Amino acid sequence: MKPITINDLCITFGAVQVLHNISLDVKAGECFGLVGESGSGKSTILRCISRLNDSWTGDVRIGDSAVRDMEVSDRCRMMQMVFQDPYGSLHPRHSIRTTLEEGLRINKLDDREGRMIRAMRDVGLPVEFLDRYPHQLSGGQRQRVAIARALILEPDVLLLDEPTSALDVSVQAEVLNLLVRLQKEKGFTYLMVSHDLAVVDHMCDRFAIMQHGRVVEVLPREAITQGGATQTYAQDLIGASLEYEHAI
Ligand SMILES: Nc1ncnc2c1ncn2[C@@H]1O[C@H](COP(=O)(O)OP(=O)(O)OP(=O)(O)O)[C@@H](O)[C@H]1O
Repeated sequence: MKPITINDLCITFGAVQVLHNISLDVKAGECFGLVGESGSGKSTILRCISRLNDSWTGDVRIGDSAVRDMEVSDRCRMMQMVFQDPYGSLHPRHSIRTTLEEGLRINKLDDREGRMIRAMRDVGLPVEFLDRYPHQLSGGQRQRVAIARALILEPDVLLLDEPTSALDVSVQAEVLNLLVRLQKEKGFTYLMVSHDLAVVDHMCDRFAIMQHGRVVEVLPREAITQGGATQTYAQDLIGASLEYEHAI
């Protein structure tokens, strides 16, 4: 288990500054949520940490190691990302076996077959599915494969970018429960982007509310149902989400 420490993270695309001096501490083994309106910079934070975006300034550490100084292979072993879209994140012409084996081969891990079988079991998929292709799986099953691909490298940190929002509501709950169980069993640190405060309430210990590339407030999960936000924008966002839940 390792903490994530973000200090003064800034990024500018063209003339537009998208992240403004983001500082966050995610504790080892914690599930920390990022919420806020569309375009507020949530996914960009994950993309900076994983270095999919690389033109940022500031300091990001996993444990004591600065992500900028890590070799690619060390970084991949330490953190993995699960994307929103299980359709787009798997190669359509690679079998599940090829998809899972790739990371093991690149990272020179032994006992590949054993690791793949354990990963499939961990995410609740039949081992025979190793020989299927993405189009032969449902959306929820594909997202389970994406999670298996992330956890097979035994990372400390999982970056989750709206991991269930592309899924049917019934499947969403299954995948969220899977993530909760895996975190308990394996002690991952999660940093998770979500639009949905009900998901944050189910999963997260704490969460940050973002607006226009800034952190407005960091709150404990209880603030969603019991109040406690001090910033007007945070109060409004939580209030609007509760009203919406009561209305449906
Ligand atoms: N590579 C890029 N080049 C230019 N602009 C970008 C790039 N990546 C993100 N942006 C812009 O940065 C802003 C923040 O985007 P980001 O995807 O982080 O928002 P978000 O809070 O995750 O939104 P959503 O909830 O809609 O996914 C947006 O205005 C987006 O258009």
